[in-house]
Amino acid sequence: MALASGVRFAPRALLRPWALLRGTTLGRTEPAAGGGGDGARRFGSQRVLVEPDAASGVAVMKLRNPSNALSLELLTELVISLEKLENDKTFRGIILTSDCPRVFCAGLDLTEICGRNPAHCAEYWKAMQELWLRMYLSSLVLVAAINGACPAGGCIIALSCDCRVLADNPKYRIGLNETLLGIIAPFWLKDTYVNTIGHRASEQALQLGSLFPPAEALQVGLVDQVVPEDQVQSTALSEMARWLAVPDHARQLTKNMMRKATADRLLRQRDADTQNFVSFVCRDSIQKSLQAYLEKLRQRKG
Ligand SMILES: CCCCC/C=C/C(=O)SCCNC(=O)CCNC(=O)[C@H](O)C(C)(C)COP(=O)(O)OP(=O)(O)OC[C@H]1O[C@@H](n2cnc3c(N)ncnc32)[C@H](O)[C@@H]1OP(=O)(O)O
Repeated sequence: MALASGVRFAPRALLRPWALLRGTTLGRTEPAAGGGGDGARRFGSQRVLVEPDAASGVAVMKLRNPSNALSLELLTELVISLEKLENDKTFRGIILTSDCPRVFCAGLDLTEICGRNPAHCAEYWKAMQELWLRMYLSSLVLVAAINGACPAGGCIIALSCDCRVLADNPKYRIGLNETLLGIIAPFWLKDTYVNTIGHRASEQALQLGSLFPPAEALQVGLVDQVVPEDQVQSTALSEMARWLAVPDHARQLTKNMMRKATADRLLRQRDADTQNFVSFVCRDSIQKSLQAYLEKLRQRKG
C-alpha cells in the first residue's frame, strides 16, 4: 500500500476477477456515440459501460444488467472496470450510474444464492466482498448518481461511494431492507451504514428494513443531494468537481484514514464471513424464504 501521490489503497489480487469471467466482452473499446477524439472512446463489457472523459479525468460507469441485480458476472465486470480506471493515471473520478430504467441496482442477484450449492454461494459472496473492498478503499473519487431504486446490495454499492446524488422520485427508495427478506446484513454492511448515518439511525433502519424515499434519505444522511431526475447527472458532475478541487494526495490519505479500520475488519475475517454467509443462506428455512420472495417479485411483474 503506497502512500505517495497516486496512492493505491485497494488491496490487490484479493481475487483474480478475470478468472471469474465467462465469455464476456470485457476490454472492448468503441468510439463514443457522436464523437471520436481523445477521451471519447468508451470501453466496457456486456454489463458495465464506461464512458471516459480524459480531459476532465472523470469516467461515467453505467450498470446495464437486468434490474442491475448483482450477478457474479456483474460484480466481476465492475471490479475489472474499476481496476482499469484506477491503473490509468488519467482518471481521478468515477460517476457510477444506471443504464437501466427506474432501477439503480436491485441488490444481490437472488438467483445466485437460491437453489445453488455452497461452493457457488461462497464464490459469489467473495466476489461481493471484493467489490465492496475495492470501491470502499478506491483512491478515485466515486460519486453515485442514483437514478432508480436502490435497495440492499444496491444501497451498499452507493454507500461505498464518496458522495450520493438521488433522483427525486418517490419510487426510488434506498436502504438496507434485508430483514424484510428474512436475512441479516453482515457486520461490514452494518458498519458502512453506521459510518454514514450514525448508530441510532442504523439501529432503527436495519431492524425495520427501512427503504427511504428521497426526502427521508436526505434527512437521515443516506444521500447528499436530492435533485429532479433530469439533473442527477449534472449535479453528480458538480459534486465531482468539488471533490476533485482537493489535492489528490490529501484527499486520498484522509479517505484512507476514515475508512481503513472498517475495511480491515472485513479483511481480517473474510473467510469466517464467507462461511457464515454460506451456512446461513444454505439453510432450508432461508432458501424457502428467498424462493418465496423471488416468486413474489416475478408475480408482481405480471
Ligand atoms: C445474508 C446476507 C445478506 C446480504 C446483503 C444484501 C442483500 C440483498 O441485496 S438481497 C436483494 C434485495 N433486493 C430487493 O429486495 C429488491 C427486489 N427487487 C425489487 O424490489 C424490484 O425488482 C425493483 C424495485 C428493484 C425494480 O422494480 P421493477 O422495475 O418493477 O422490476 P421488477 O420488479 O418487475 O423486476 C424485474 C425482473 O428482475 C427480477 N429481480 C428484481 N430484483 C432481483 C434481485 N434482487 N435478484 C434477482 N432478480 C431480481 C425480477 O424477479 C424480474 O425478473 P423477471 O420476471 O425474470 O423479468
